[in-house]
Amino acid sequence: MAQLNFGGVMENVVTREEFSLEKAREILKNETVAVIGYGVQGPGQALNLKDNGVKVIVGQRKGTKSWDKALADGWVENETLFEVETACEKGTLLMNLLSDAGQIQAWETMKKNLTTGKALYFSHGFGVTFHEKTGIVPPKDVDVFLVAPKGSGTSLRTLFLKGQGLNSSYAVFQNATGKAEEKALALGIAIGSGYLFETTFQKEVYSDLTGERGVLMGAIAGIFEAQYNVLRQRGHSPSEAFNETVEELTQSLMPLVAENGMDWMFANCSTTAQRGALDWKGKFREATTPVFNELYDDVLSGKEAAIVIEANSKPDYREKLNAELKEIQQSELWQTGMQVRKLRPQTK
Ligand SMILES: NC(=O)c1ccc[n+]([C@@H]2O[C@H](COP(=O)([O-])OP(=O)(O)OC[C@H]3O[C@@H](n4cnc5c(N)ncnc54)[C@H](O)[C@@H]3O)[C@@H](O)[C@H]2O)c1
Ligand SMILES: CC(C)(O)[C@@H](O)C(=O)O
Ligand SMILES: [Mg+2]
Ligand SMILES: [Mg+2]
Repeated sequence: MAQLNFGGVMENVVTREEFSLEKAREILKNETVAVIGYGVQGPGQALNLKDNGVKVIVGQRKGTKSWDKALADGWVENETLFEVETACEKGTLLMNLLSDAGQIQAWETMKKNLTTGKALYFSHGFGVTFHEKTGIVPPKDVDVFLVAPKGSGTSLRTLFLKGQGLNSSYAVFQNATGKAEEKALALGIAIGSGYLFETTFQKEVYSDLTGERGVLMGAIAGIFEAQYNVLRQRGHSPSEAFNETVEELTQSLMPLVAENGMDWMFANCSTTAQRGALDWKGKFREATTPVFNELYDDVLSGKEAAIVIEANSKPDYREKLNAELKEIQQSELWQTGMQVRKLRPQTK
């Protein structure tokens, strides 16, 4: 394991160079990896594993859209695609990629198939960390670990197909066989992770829930709406408000940040933009710090987990979610976005 320096702090990182795909295949050669759940992460991880030469079967409820997707992706009923319970029986290494709420309902089925020496894998610390709410307490005689890709399952697959990868964090919760860590790392490499960052189940879930509610999704969506609305109320056209809020960010400035960092993006903008952005950065930081602290407190206390579990257990959950997403899609902001996207020079 490499010790790398992150801005002065040393951390453990596993690299593809030291933990090769050949080594991963050797560790997994006698395993039947059962990917349980074929939603967003399931397809990405299962297909990457299969393409990397690992023996994989998929477990998914028959009669669902995800089952049909699995068939369309080439999994074969009763050969490599089974009902959840059958896949749990057949698998030696169970990858629990059901939705976090679905994991609660399917837990008894999974638990009874976790016989001595098998392994249980997650891509999130949610179920185990919030066990008082989820009831997910793994049997003591199985290995339990996680590999959490830091991105969508969709990107995990598309980047893999381009010969690139996403990075993931990994953690061992229970080491019953003495081989939990090597199995976690082997799976991490075989699902297509480039580098693997060491963490714990708790740290993974607390940071992940904060990130997606915060800067990655919730905060960015809220801040887009706030700026767009102000520009519109002050008499700007929809295209102007959208271009100055979203399009320039995703198409020009964030790719510069991704390439070389925030300072480099600043250095490639005008002195006028630099002066103003440097002055306003602090105001935005001060205004949002209390909100981020409130968010972290709600994650830590389990309040956010309780909200997710409660919302997902309602029978009309999917309908309500679709209605909320439709409202975003139909808003002037995102309708404008659809129009602006069509005008990108490269899509013409
Ligand atoms: N979505 C992502 O890109 C992403 C990224 C990193 C980590 N994760 C984690 O990976 C795991 C899987 O997430 P996802 O977004 O792929 O899940 P998802 O919401 O797409 O659901 C996966 C599957 O679970 C099945 N399911 C739901 N309830 C069920 C039940 N009661 N019984 C049987 N099947 C049921 C659904 O049919 C669906 O196909 C979660 O722990 C999530 O936090 C997801
Ligand atoms: C892709 C994300 C947001 O990183 C993941 O955490 C999720 O829950 O989907
Ligand atoms: Mg998440
Ligand atoms: Mg995440």
